[in-house]
Amino acid sequence: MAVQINPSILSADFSRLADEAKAVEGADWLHVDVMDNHFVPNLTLGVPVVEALGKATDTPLDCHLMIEDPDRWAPAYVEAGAGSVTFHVEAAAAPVRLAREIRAKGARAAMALKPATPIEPYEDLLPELDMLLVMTVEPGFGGQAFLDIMLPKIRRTRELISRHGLEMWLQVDGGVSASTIERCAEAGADVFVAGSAVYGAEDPDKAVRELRALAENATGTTGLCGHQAAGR
Ligand SMILES: O=C(CO)[C@H](O)[C@H](O)COP(=O)(O)O
Ligand SMILES: [Fe+2]
Repeated sequence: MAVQINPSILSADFSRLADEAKAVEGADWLHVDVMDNHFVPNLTLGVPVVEALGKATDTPLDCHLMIEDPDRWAPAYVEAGAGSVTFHVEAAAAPVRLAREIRAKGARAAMALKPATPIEPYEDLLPELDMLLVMTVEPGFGGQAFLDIMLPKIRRTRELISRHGLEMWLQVDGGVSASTIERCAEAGADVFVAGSAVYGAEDPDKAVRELRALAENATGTTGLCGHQAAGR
């Protein structure tokens, strides 16, 4: 399992997005939080900004859609250039059809679970996905405290992935920092979203390197670096 670090631009300076994207050269993906003020009580950005960001950086975009009706809107994010598109299972009407559509359009398909959503009912969907996202805060805002009661869910999800013999990635998002990333890695996560821990640091790229080293030490892995690990 190669460790991947995905800085969340939710904590970046939105007036300088292109520069902020370039400030984390060692990142595997840029995590882009799309919020619609309906699925979550916050409003961020949409398709035109994703398209512009994709042109401003070589780092692939990992779009986390916290929106109602992802069945209707997710394909547009693939067309806008996202390399990975994550929809919330709580909002999707037809998650299998949607995952297949995202893959058919050429992106990685991922499904997210809010903290109170269990993984077990969705076990049979795992082969349809490239990544599962276990939220470690209630979605909607950056800078929240990590919910360590999610660690057993991360562990159970990794066990299910292994039982099915799948290669899929397991992402954690929310409150991931130098003091929580090792526990996430030990529990089986391999893709780590970090917003405030990266963009709140004096040197964001150094913060990425430090988070990567902590996760790798926790699992005894030394993965590919930067964008080499990303891609389909
Ligand atoms: O999806 C999210 C919030 O809903 C963000 O990706 C997440 O909160 C990242 O920020 P931080 O690392 O500061 O918690
Ligand atoms: Fe996110």
